[in-house]
Amino acid sequence: MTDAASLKDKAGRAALEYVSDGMRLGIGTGSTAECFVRALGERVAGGLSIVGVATSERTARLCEELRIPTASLDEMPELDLAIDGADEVDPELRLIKGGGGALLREKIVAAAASRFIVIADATKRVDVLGAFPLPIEVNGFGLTATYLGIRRAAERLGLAGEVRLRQRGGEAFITDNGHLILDASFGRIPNAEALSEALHGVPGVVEHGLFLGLAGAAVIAGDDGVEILGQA
Ligand SMILES: O=C(CO)[C@H](O)[C@H](O)COP(=O)(O)O
Repeated sequence: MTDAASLKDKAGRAALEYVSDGMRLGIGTGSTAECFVRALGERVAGGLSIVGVATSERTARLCEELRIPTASLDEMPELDLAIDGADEVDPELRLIKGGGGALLREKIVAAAASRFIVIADATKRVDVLGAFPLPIEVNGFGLTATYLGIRRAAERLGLAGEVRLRQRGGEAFITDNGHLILDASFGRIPNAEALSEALHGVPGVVEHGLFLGLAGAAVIAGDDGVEILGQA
């Protein structure tokens, strides 16, 4: 069996096939996205000309280190392609994202791109989203009220489970946008569209990690090779 790190690297490198000269490129966050960025860095060093928009400060630093040219999304608000990892991918290419805490910028960048391709190892494939706790980015003001609002919205849809404030090193995790993350362990989410809409209706919720109708294709690396789902 191939280890997860090698599969992430395979998926990241395979995605390079969809990158061409002159592209305005959304660049994701996480360990799989990092494999893509490192492979992209090699191509840029070899003469490929692209401009990237990073989905996090972490990715921006890596791009700088690898001398990959970047711009802000305001400088380049329309992108040809975005490539990013995911925590879960279902058969309809609906995703859970945000394990790395970058979901807000990731969603804005994915939505700004004409095409959004997900890269993942095969362990990320699921039949129904929800085994991975759903990250929800929230404002710090009124955290408890927002927490209760999320619970009530989920309960109305028959979803329940632990909702925990994400911590890092004993302190609340703060996103690049200065917000907090609540990780909601609702279990199977058969009604992702309804949940997405309901969460957007809770004041204090900035964004959530359900990426619905955004990904056009997924590059999935498994023991038997790389599989492309959807239209890349
Ligand atoms: O959404 C993300 C970051 O916010 C990541 O893409 C997601 O967590 C997958 O990460 P990894 O490739 O490290 O498994």
